[in-house]
Amino acid sequence: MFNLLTYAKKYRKQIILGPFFKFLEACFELVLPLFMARLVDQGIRNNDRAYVIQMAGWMLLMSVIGLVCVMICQYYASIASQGFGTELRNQLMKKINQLSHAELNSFGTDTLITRMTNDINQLQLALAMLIRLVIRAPFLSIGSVIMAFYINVQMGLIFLLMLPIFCLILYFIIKTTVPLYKKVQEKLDLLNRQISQNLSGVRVIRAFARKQMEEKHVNKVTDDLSSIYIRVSNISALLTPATTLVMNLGILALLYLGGIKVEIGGLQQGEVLALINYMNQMLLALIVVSNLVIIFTRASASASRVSEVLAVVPSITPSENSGNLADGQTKGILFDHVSFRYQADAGLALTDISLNIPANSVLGITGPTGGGKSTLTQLIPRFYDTSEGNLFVDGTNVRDWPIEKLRKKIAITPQTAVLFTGTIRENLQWGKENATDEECWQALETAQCKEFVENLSDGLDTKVYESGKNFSGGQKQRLTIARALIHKPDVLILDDSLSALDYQTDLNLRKALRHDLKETTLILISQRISSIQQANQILVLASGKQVGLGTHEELLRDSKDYQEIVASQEEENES
Ligand SMILES: Nc1ncnc2c1ncn2[C@@H]1O[C@H](COP(=O)(O)OP(=O)(O)OP(=O)(O)O)[C@@H](O)[C@H]1O
Repeated sequence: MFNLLTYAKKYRKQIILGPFFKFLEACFELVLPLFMARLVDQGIRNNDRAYVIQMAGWMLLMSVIGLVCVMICQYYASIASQGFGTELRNQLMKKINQLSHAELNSFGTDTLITRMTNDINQLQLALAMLIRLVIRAPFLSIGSVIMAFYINVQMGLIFLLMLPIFCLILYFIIKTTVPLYKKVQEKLDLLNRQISQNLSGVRVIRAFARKQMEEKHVNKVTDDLSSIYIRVSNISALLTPATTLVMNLGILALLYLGGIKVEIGGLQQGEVLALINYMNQMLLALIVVSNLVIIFTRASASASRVSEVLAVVPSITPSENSGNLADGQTKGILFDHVSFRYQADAGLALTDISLNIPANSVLGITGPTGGGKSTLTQLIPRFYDTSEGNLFVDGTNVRDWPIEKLRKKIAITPQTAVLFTGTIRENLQWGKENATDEECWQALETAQCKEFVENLSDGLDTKVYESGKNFSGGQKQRLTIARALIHKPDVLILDDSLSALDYQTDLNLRKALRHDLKETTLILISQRISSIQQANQILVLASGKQVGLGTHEELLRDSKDYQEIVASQEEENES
């Protein structure tokens, strides 16, 4: 856990000074009962008004200084813990952005969200507590015992006797609750996953009439969570009565033995009062220590979850040769005996693909579902690295391209159209920062959605709700295409992005793309032969293997797989 403190380096001053001020306050708190004892024993007892006022004045002064110290410490604790949380979140986000798709898949979105939010909150709280209480609480509990000995050694022995009993109670509570708190965290993870899945799939759940079933699942997780919470609360609730009982017994002993000592003149009344105060202080400090143990245990689980992500060495990194780009004479994309598997122990998703895509040409990719079409295109922007063989963009191996530079050349519209919450303009500006309205309208025109946006009362300022839920599938697809082509990329990959369009719009869009993006290499993935038959070459992929490559006419003549696909679509059209 403490290795994460490197992210709090900037707040070194607050982390050192915060506990120092709290320590000062604890010192004042520790000596206050002594002043009170003197006030009673020497001031009130002797009816010495001036002495009473003097002692009360000192006590007031110490309380005020203590208060100022507490405020300074709280201020430092807030600055340091909030700053630490922000830094950690930024670093985590940076790391997540560096992870390859395979690494992101291995974690899963839900747990990454929980780590960014709940886990970092726990760590922020732990740091705040570290600054505020980690010195103060043990100092006060040990200090109270020492002060008790300072007042009277025999009475101090009562404290020494009480201390192990308190510790035993705290040990029992901590030992039973800490594992339960860990379970709470696991259940919270599960609940987050269940809820986010249900919210994102709410339409499917309704369509399949699975509402009650899913409610049952969520209820089961929340019931489990609440039953653990109730168990933890029940056990924790024992803490106060048990410790208060022991404390009261201790106070009884103090009063009894103190009374006897006062009688025989070995102790003064004010000192007995001070001892009772110290007993209270010791107990409260120990309760704080037990809470600290729970907070730090939870934070340590959170720290290992956050560290786990931070420790991943991204597999997609620039090669040693990075930036050593080819002379620029060779243009286009070349797959040279490329094979790929998603996990080391999984089968090949692509097998021995060799393919040359000349610059500014159009490549169509088709084939049965699961054939490897999307996988192939995801290798070009280096979302994944090839397992065997090499892939070149403009004559340079993709591993040697600076990643940002490579990805800037390529625009990709994924199978599922993703829009972000904001306005249409903001979504388009994802493709090109500071794109002018004119550029936005031009992109919309090429993507065949200018008219539809013009008809919206707010035009480019129309709000886009979460994931673009206020647009139809076809509208979303065209908006994502507009976003992809707004910066006129060198390579534009449309992964089944025309599937929701009617035939006429599909045709118009392809014509516009060719007309407006003459210097762009276009890769069109489609199950619909009519969408790709004009391409310069068509690749047919089945089970990750290249089973056909050529023009529409060549494939019709030579490729059995292609002929079957065409025949099946003709049959479909006729029926
Ligand atoms: N993230 C992933 N992790 C593991 N395996 C994957 C992943 N994505 C795809 N696959 C597997 O790789 C193979 C090729 O999938 P891919 O998505 O490339 O096919 P596709 O031809 O694009 O299919 P479709 O036409 O249905 O979109 C499939 O067997 C699929 O199960």
